Amino acid sequence: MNTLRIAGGQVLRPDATVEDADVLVDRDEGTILDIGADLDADADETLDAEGCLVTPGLVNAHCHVAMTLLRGYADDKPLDAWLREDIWPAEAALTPEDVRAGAELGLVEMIKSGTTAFADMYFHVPEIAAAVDEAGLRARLGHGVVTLGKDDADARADIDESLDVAREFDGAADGRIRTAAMPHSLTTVAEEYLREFVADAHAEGIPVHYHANETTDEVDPIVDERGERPLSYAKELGMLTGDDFLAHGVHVDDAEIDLLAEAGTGVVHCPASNMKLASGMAPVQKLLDAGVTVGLGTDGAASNNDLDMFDEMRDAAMLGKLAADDASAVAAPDVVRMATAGSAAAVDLPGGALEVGGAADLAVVDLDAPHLAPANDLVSHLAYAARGSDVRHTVCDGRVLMRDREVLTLEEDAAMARAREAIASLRERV
Ligand SMILES: N[C@@H](CCSC[C@H]1O[C@@H](n2cnc3c(=O)[nH]cnc32)[C@H](O)[C@@H]1O)C(=O)O
Ligand SMILES: [Zn+2]
Repeated sequence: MNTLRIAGGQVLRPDATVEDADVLVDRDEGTILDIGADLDADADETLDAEGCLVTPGLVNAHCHVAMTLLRGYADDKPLDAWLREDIWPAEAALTPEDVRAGAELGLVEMIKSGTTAFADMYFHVPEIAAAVDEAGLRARLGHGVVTLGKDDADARADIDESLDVAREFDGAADGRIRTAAMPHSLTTVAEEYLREFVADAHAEGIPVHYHANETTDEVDPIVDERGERPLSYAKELGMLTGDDFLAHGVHVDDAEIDLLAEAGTGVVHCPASNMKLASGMAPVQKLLDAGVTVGLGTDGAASNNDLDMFDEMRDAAMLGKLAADDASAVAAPDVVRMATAGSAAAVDLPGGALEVGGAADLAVVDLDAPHLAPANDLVSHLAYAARGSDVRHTVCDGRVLMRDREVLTLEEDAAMARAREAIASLRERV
């Protein structure tokens, strides 16, 4: 057996307690063999975790990873104008090579900040899948579909591509890649298409992921035209099952929260994007109280503007308190759970907890920094004080992706250089 030992650290357990322990990993199986004191000193490889906190790898449950290319490309606008005036015209000019460059840059950023799994909606998905395969992370990938403004043939081709991608890449990268069908949202895909698309996906056991209730501009037209709330419409369309998950859920009323809880549909909270686009404040504590599965995501780097899940935890805690008008709302253990087990459950990928027999997906956070001293409460530090740059080692599926802050699976400098070239050429074209 080929083993990896993460030695001498403190380990965050699923019940949010912290214990002094080593973690022993079966690298062939990609699973955790043991957690405890003084484990196998003869392991094939050892990662030093002295003075560090070993946490589950963070799970970024909603992203558009290739959008790192558009980081800082257009800011300070509301969602609709931002997409139509800036982002969609730029995306129309993106080549498969551009998407590959953006994805690799984003994956480097994720590995460096302790993220080991993510869910992603974009296009040119084969390029993203190839980058994920190389990078060593886990992902649930899909091709995003918009039918608005397209003729029937183009709309159907977009849907077919989404289903084809979901079929072809499920189980790729040694099983680390899973897929979903991804209608962009309830307003950008017309009902006639949505109904059939969702039914076709579910008939093949493919889950559905989409944006919903992100802004009032997206909710009001559905209420006006249909006389019902968006998530009641989604339920009618069959896209509110326990396998499906939606991004945002900012403007949801109590009845919609009940629908989500009953169905077991995951909600991915994206606080930074919601603040930056002034979309609104999701009622996260209410969702948690109702028993909804809540995950955490950065959304794309163009609306964040980074992929750092530590930032996201802090934002989720801060915004959750403001939304609830209650400082005890969305507490530190809640956001840590959202970024780990909650996200993993929402997108249905392994990981999110350090337990024997579970996936060996973890991040080792260096606590030896002024902003993390003294160590009064390490869960509090994770939620409020730690940064992505505090991550020292990252492991996914038993493989070391970053050791002592050096990314091993991708070339960091080359990824930055390719992204710079890609955006320079894109700016000339758009
Ligand atoms: N096939 C579609 C692309 C959809 S991919 C997913 C899309 O979601 C967009 N996006 C990024 N962030 C958000 C958000 O917060 N809300 C809605 N859409 C977003 C992103 O720019 C990308 O165009 C087409 O032909 O346009
Ligand atoms: Zn999004």
